[in-house]
Amino acid sequence: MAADNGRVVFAQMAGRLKPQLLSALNAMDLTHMTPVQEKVLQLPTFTQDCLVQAKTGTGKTIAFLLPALQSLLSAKDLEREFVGLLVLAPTRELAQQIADECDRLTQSCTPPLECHLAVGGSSKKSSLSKFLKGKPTILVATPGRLIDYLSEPEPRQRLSKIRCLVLDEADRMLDQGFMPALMQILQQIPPKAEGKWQGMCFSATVPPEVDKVLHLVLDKNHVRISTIDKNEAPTIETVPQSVIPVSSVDEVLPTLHSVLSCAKADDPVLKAVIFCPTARHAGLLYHVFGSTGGAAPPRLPVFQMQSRMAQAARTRTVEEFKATDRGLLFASDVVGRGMDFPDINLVVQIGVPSDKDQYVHRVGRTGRAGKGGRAVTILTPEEMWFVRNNPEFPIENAGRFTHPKASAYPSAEIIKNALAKVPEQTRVQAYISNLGFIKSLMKLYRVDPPTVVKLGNQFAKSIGLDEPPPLGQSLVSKMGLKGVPGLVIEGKGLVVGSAPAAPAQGRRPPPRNPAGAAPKKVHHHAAGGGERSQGKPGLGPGQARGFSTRRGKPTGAGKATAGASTEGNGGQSSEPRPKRPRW
Ligand SMILES: Nc1ncnc2c1ncn2[C@@H]1O[C@H](COP(=O)(O)OP(=O)(O)OP(=O)(O)O)[C@@H](O)[C@H]1O
Repeated sequence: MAADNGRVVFAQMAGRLKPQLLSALNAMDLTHMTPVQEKVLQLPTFTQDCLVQAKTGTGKTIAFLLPALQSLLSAKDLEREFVGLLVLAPTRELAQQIADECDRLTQSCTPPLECHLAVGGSSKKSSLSKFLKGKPTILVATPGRLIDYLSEPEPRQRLSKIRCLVLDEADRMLDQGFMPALMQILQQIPPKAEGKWQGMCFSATVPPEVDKVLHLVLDKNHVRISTIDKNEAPTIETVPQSVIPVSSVDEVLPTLHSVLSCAKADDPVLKAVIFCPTARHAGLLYHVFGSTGGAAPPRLPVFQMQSRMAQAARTRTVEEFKATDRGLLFASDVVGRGMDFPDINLVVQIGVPSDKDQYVHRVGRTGRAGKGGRAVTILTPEEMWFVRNNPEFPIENAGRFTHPKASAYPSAEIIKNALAKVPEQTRVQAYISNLGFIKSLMKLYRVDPPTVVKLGNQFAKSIGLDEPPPLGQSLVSKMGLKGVPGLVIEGKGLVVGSAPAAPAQGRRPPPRNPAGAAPKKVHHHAAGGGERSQGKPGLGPGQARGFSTRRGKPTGAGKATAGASTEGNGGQSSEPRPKRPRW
């Protein structure tokens, strides 16, 4: 295949790709293939089952769409009112992004190839009615909403002639969290065994466990393609990675403040994503740095993106953060995979990711399409195991970080003042979610439940909660922390035991208990709302009902981020939950 500067040009595919696809690529200003696109397009047949691994931001979306679209366009017996290409993605935003890319690639097709979207959070009635009235040759879906579709005979019928099934973020779609949903879907579409459809799996990470379940979607003769050398780091090479170790959790937010202030001073067009361990934690930092606490460097818009937000706010935030040339996005893992926000130059991770693959995907939000960027992780001593356990990542220890002009940027004071302005309930929710997060990774932290509670209490103190907030007994049981010393139980008080409870300043030390004695509860006088802290789910602005355009794009304008309180809005997703609880 002829190459230009070592990279093959799409124009060389004339004859193998339809002129409509080539002209769309041209209109998109895409002239040269990325390595993964080159390898996939070199396959002898485009209908081959394949497992494809390539680094983040290297154009995998086009790598699966081009052969799939080519197959549809060249099929003589294509019935456009039946779904021929089904793409499954783990999040609504990623599904929308894939559908948008698909629309761009089919822009020159006449008659047009319709690409429909089936995702939770938008009105099922309206998208399903469009699906049934239209010619949905392509469907991009999240599993939960697709299962909804498949539960009705008419849409199920429209999915009975699938020619190609693509799993984007395949390792995620095939993990324990999504597996029950995927199995349900596979039972409702024609069986793979009959060889009726092609399977394609794409991801930047392919952990060995995936092998055990690949047979569900790929035949045994599938091709494996990887553009990543076995000895190479799985992260993108244009992104230097570093860790900033802090001496205690109290230093995390001041350090983050210093990092962001310095980065902004170096690069006024700073566009950063700050990943937090949980949705509530992201919500808290949005308040601290956004309009409530105002700790962000000047002239830097602040956004949040987390699973507890209403779908309309999520959609608007994605659109705005894609469009902006600068800003801070405080995010949970809802945008950890696949999302293509242009020109992000900094990724910061607060604490450890849920696993090493998630680290790769988070880092991969920068350095996309050959661009530069950098990734920084801020870890407490208790979290440094992540770096030790994963030597394959080229993470440089940057040492403690303080602002070179510390007197002009008193980060600790700025954060303290900002935290004081954040509603207590937001901080309490962040404490609860943090506790649940540490508990879920207890084995990796190598700590026992009392230490989990101790770390949680230290976190509470670091966000300005002088005493550990009281928790409802049922929540504590759900977390598997019943009777653990150091917790405060609503209506009952502090659980005391032989194990260490966090020394909280300004609080009476718990009465001593003889070593080895069973924990007992003492009445805790501070009033508080363990139940209250869990928050009542409420409808955010424009949630679900505000959708009326194609694919659930919101009709309402307005800034999604400024001041919009989107906390406590969980439970509106029809997507399956990962196994790990969503704290
Ligand atoms: N041939 C190409 N030339 C230049 N840019 C491209 C090319 N193909 C894709 N891109 C652009 O590269 C960016 C990343 O592409 P894409 O989102 O498909 O990456 P990905 O490999 O799927 O990443 P992730 O693993 O994070 O999901 C997009 O903005 C896309 O438009």
